[in-house]
Amino acid sequence: MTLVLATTEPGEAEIFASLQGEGPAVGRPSVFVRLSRCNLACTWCDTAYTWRFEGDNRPHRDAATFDRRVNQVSMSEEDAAARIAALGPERLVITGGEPLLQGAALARMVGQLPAMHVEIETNGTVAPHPALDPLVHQYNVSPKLAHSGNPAELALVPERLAGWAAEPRTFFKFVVSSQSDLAEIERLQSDHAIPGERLFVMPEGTESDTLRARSAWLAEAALGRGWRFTDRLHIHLYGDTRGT
Ligand SMILES: C[S@@+](CC[C@H](N)C(=O)[O-])C[C@H]1O[C@@H](n2cnc3c(N)ncnc32)[C@H](O)[C@@H]1O
Ligand SMILES: Nc1nc2[nH]cc(C(=O)O)c2c(=O)[nH]1
Ligand code: SF4
Ligand SMILES: [Mg+2]
Repeated sequence: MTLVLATTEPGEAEIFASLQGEGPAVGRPSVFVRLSRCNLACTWCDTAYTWRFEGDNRPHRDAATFDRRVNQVSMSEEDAAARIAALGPERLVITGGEPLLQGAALARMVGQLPAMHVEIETNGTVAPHPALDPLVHQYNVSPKLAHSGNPAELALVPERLAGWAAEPRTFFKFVVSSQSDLAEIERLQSDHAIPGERLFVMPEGTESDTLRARSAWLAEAALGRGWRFTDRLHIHLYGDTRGT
């Protein structure tokens, strides 16, 4: 069996060491593994190359220039585990694309690792595979609001959101572009009784200047509502670069 991974360049699987740039574990040295494919198509997705491959025709802003051929690579779970273990940090962040689409293969990969803290970055639409779930320490769930351009019936499934809200390993991380997104988060928080302690807001942006401009009012909004705020440290450190 194999995992389908994203690539940093043709044929090179996106497995790398970096500081966790977002959420409750920000600043912690971690190994990242980025999987290919997604079931959503956010207009502002910073890793759209994970779902831009031959055979996938979802619309995207870079449709005219994007090379679809070079963005995925298959690897055995065993080889992926060996690459992860060799990098050093004892924390693993599994992201994508949407990693929970490959839950069974991920369970086999994590099962071959030495003991590590395992975080999953997910859009929250897919239930964790029963073999993977016991191996996970933290879920960073990022439900997609209306400004993401996804149909709400795909992006915000009430039963799934209720499941995540009831799961103590979950931290919600809402991407925010404008002040009008805040009412949607308030509604979701109240519908699912999400404690502020487990609710992060994060500015949308792939450039430091954009993040700073949005952080100015978003940090205030978080303070006023008892929410947590996270910047995107990796963008400030490395820009919008694959494998960082
Ligand atoms: C690329 S996604 C992969 C995991 C999963 N598909 C998801 O959306 O959570 C990783 C994180 O980056 C966030 N993200 C993607 N593009 C972004 C952007 N332009 N600005 C801010 N956050 C972004 C997502 O919301 C998610 O929290
Ligand atoms: N350094 C760093 N931190 C991250 N936290 C979440 C990321 C992601 O793309 O899921 C990410 C990423 O791509 N890089
Ligand atoms: S759900 Fe995540 S990977 Fe998928 S398009 Fe949205 S931000 Fe990108
Ligand atoms: Mg990222």
